[in-house]
Amino acid sequence: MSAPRIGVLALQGDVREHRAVLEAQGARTSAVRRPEELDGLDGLVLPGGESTTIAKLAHRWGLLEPLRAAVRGGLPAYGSCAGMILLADRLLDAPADQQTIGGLDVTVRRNAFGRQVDSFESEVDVAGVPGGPVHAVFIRAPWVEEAGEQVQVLGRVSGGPADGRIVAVRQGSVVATSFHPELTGDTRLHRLFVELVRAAA
Ligand SMILES: NC(=O)CC[C@H](N)C(=O)O
Repeated sequence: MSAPRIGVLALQGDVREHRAVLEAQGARTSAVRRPEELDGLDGLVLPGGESTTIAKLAHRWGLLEPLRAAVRGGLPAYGSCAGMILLADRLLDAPADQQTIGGLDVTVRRNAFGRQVDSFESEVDVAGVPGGPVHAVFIRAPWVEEAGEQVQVLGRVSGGPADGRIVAVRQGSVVATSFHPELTGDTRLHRLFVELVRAAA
C-alpha cells in the first residue's frame, strides 16, 4: 500500500513528537480534533498528556463517541501514557466521572508510579520488538493493574519497587505503553505500530 494514514489526537499533549516519528517511519500523519478528521484514517495515535483534560476536550468537541466507534470498528490504535489511560476499559485512581474511549480489556491505574517527581527511565523488553530492550521514559505514568484474557502483555518493568508491573499491552490491533517512546529516538515501537497498521489496511 502507499503510505498509511495515521491520525494523532491533537487536543492536548505530545502530538508533534509522535507525528515526527510516524512520518519518519513512512506514515502520513494528520491532527485529529474533529470527528470528520477520523474519516479515511488507517490508524490512530493517542499521545501522552493529561488524560482527564484530553477526555473532557474529546467530550466537548463531540469526539468521544466517534473515537469509541472507530476503535470498536477495528481502527488500529496506539496509546502512550495518557493514551493508554484513554484506551482502557476500566480506571483506578481516576475521577469518578473520567470517561475513556476503551478498547483494551484492562484496568489501568493512573499515576501509578507516583508523582511527577517520581518520573524515571528504565529498560523494558517488549515482545515483538527485536534488538534488545526499549529505553522507556515514564512521566507520571500509569500501569496496567489487570489484563483480560484477550490481552497480550508485551512488557513489564524489571527491577525496583514496581518490578513486574505491566507497562506494554496489545489486544488485536490496539497497542498501549505506559511510557513515551516518542521522546527517546528509539523508533521501534512506532515502526511496530506502522507495520500493524499496514497489515490491517
Ligand atoms: N505523561 C502522561 O501522559 C501522564 C499521564 C497523566 N498522569 C494522566 O493521568 O493523564
